[in-house]
Amino acid sequence: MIDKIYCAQVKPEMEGQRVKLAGWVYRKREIKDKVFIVLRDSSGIIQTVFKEELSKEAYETAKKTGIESSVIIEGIVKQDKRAPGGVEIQADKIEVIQNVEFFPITKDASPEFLLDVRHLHLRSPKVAAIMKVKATLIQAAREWLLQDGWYEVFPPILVTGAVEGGATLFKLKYFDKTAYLSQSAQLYLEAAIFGLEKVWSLTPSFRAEKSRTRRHLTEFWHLELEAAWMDLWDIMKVEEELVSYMVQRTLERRRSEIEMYRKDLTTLKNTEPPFPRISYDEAIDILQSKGVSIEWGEDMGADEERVLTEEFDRPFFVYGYPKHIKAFYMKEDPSDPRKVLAADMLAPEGYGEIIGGSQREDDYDKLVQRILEEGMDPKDYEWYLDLRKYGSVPHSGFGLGVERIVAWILNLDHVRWATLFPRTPTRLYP
Ligand SMILES: NC(=O)C[C@H]([NH3+])C(=O)NS(=O)(=O)OC[C@H]1O[C@@H](n2cnc3c(N)ncnc32)[C@H](O)[C@@H]1O
Ligand SMILES: [Mg+2]
Repeated sequence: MIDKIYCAQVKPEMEGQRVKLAGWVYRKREIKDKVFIVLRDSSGIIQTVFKEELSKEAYETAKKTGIESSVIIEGIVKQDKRAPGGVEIQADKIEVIQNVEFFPITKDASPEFLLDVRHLHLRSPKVAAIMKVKATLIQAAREWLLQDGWYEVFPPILVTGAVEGGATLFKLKYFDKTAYLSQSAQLYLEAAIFGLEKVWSLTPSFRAEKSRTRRHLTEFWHLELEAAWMDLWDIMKVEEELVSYMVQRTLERRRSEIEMYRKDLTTLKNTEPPFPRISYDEAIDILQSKGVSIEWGEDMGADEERVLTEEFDRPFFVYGYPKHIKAFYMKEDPSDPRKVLAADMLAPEGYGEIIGGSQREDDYDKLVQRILEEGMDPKDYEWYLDLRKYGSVPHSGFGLGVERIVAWILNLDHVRWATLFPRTPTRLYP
């Protein structure tokens, strides 16, 4: 590893010191007898200036260096209020690792083109900022889960059945059998709680969703928790404490990256528990009062949720959905058999659902009945039903869509920007 420092480590108080930096040419301009190169590395950018009186050779080389060339630059730190960060490098040495004559991404590149060359766009500081925020969110989640006594487990991705409906399964040939890509680790987490009680996993989940909305991917990162002995109200408290910790630590640790995307941080700061809770019935009343044509029993899609989020300046829960619009594994509400003990967490500012969760049906016969009602074959779920035969317990869990919470935090116009290489019905490459 070359003996260099990062752009962000160069401070005005280092005036007069000699430094070596390595990175890529982010911007370049020639003014009179100077060449200004803005160097980019993983920490940010810094201005370097080349003049003949400092080094004719370096000046001539700098003049010929193209955007996104990989370079190593040496020089003396100088305070300059006009430069980014109030500091620049008076450069007297440049080693060009690879010169780039023409870099295909230009200022007027369309979103679709940027996705076509995603492998080249990842290097832009704004895209790198998204990935830093995503990484920090997950780091914060790990911190909270560790201190709250949750065990990380590593469930399979090759599975034999649906969790969230057969229509969105990706099927693949598995030797002489049929397998599917996991839609959710939930059922396997439910098996894990009989030994570990509180478990979590972070896995890719796959949905052959044909819907082309700004919040659906065909492959997304899924943070899922499952806990024995918890009911719906218990798990909702876990959700709000976890999300609160994730958002607030990320706000502390990645403020500058977040501010690249939004100036108003109000909704991110409004994440002290408890989050507001409204019933599905109340949600329907609100939507109807706002002129949305929706009847009790209908599901709320992205459009309806967008309208509902206008009523809130923070994340909030909707609980008590009708049974027929929710998954087979959800426990019927003992006080109203039309409903299930399910709750979604919705993000404000139009983002809608970021978490889906519920209390699970822990009665064997009722679960068989729900499987049959959904037109599925109990034989395909024999192992899952065993969990209701050998020491069944009340238990609950949820899944958080990582790209969805990133999209809200950074006010992104589509979840595809929140993942390294987005997968949608029309995008499988690069
Ligand atoms: N362990 C559990 O209880 C999770 C449960 N089996 C489950 O998968 N619920 S979910 O379908 O609402 O998906 C959970 C979350 O996963 C996200 N999600 C769900 N589907 C997608 C797609 N297609 N793209 C991006 N994000 C998605 C979204 O935030 C949902 O709220
Ligand atoms: Mg859901």
